[in-house]
Amino acid sequence: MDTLADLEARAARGGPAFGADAHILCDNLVRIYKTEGSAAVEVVALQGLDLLIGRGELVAIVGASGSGKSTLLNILSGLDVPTAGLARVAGIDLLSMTPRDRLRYRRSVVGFVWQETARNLLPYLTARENVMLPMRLAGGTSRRARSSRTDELLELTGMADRADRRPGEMSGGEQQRVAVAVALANAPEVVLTDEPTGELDSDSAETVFGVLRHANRELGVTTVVVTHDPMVSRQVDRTIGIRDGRTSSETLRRTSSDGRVVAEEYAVLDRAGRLQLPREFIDALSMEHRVRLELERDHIGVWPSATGSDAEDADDAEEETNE
Ligand SMILES: Nc1ncnc2c1ncn2[C@@H]1O[C@H](COP(=O)(O)OP(=O)(O)OP(=O)(O)O)[C@@H](O)[C@H]1O
Repeated sequence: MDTLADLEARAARGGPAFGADAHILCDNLVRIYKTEGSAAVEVVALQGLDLLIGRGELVAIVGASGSGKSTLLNILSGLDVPTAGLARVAGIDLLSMTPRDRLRYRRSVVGFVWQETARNLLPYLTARENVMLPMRLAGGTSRRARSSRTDELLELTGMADRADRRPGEMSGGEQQRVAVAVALANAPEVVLTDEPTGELDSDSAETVFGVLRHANRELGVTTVVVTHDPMVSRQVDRTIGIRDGRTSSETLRRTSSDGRVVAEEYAVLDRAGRLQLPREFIDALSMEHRVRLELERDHIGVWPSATGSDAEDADDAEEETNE
């Protein structure tokens, strides 16, 4: 029988842990909301979600309403705590943070841009004062350093000539560009954005997303964009689809040798071997309850479970094999 030392030695030989070098890692993440009241109901918003995002990546997260995107983003931004599982961002375990760690995390490790422009900026401060504020709250920088970083960020987001305007004197797109500068103020490792282009017309949306992409490339900041906007999801290298609280699909884009952008969609296979078949595939073949799998040399076939005469044929085949 194996001793504890044998088991430990075998575990040590098992190679790097899941997502060891990921910048954002979610492993079997679960979030259950319990509603108050006489008929208490539990809503499972995330049900074992796995996610790996590398340092410096720009990814879009898409999914139907209610699939769990905002729940995921609230957890990654340190606003909410998961019920179970593992969530780690820039090496920080989000389940074991003290209130003090959480404050530091939200000030300096992650930056956010929300959909509602009013949530990103203080209305009575100018663009320049809004960008300076997070640096003043975090402390540890001189007035001169804060001022020169503010200039750089307003330049990077194309808002240098609006520096002295208050939010009410700017368009929605301009406010979101300033919001990107605010999110970047304390040089975060990760920027999280929830529908940053949701309230904008298509030209402004393109400009704001262009600023996020530029910041991602120039500063190497890992960027996650939750979006319903096809313009955004078409322009990132990786789009992650969430369905029913789990990552279900990924679309990878690459530029082919002749300069065309090629998009390939994959189903996500989780660590337990589970995958979600696309709803339209299931409906097209009226699959339900169970499917038949067959391992081929280079792929796995999935068939609807046999019914009626098919089932009888299958029973005959089984009987023959048993004889
Ligand atoms: N505070 C809460 N209390 C109870 N249930 C909640 C709460 N927040 C979210 N939910 C439920 O959790 C599930 C996931 O919600 P979530 O807001 O994460 O979805 P979403 O994908 O962001 O949707 P949308 O695209 O509409 O913003 C939904 O069923 C929602 O009703």
